[in-house]
Amino acid sequence: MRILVSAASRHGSTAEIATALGAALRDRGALVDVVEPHDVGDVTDYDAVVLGSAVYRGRWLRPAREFVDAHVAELRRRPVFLFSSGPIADQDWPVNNPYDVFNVRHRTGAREHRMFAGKLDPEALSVGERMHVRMSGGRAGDFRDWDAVGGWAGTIVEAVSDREAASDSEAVSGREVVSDDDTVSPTGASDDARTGEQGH
Ligand SMILES: Cc1cc2nc3c(=O)[nH]c(=O)nc-3n(C[C@H](O)[C@H](O)[C@H](O)COP(=O)(O)O)c2cc1C
Repeated sequence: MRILVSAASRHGSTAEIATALGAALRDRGALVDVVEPHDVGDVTDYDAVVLGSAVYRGRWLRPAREFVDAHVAELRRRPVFLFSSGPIADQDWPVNNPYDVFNVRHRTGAREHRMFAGKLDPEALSVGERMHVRMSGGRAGDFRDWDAVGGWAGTIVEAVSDREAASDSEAVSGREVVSDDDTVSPTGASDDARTGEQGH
């Protein structure tokens, strides 16, 4: 099982979530590449794609949005999992619904979207960012929940394995129809199975 993990990050903390998720997926037996969105040439080698972004002022970062534009046709053909990183403790940002996510889910047919708490290091921010944070009541600190990130890896591997098992058994039943008796036409059941395939 080959999985691509790609995430847009401005100050590095979302990139570290992508790296940790990649490691947790590898621990569960997946072959994983963690690549920044702009450095991904092609997604066709992957059985599944995890795409994430830090949230700034209620939006995903541009490289994540451009990744979707560049690969949308291939993303629709495989399981896609989305995550956002941003919410910082009890601050008042538009945390739960970065408004690009609805659009991205719709375009890619993504299976789910997870929201992970982020990190705010005032030293790393520009003057403008610091002002924005102060006005929004953002709190400095590292709120990332590594157990939540690692736990999600299990869900992803399970979902992709289930899908592979389903397509394997569909292929086997198709082969049996042809090899056992050439005169037998495909059954309604296998047609239903093919029709039921959602393409991701
Ligand atoms: C200027 C600024 C705006 C932010 N806006 C939001 C926001 O709208 N919603 C949110 O949940 N988090 C917001 N955050 C928090 C960041 O998403 C969080 O710090 C995140 O971990 C940064 O990820 P990065 O280090 O990968 O860039 C904002 C942070 C800054 C500095």
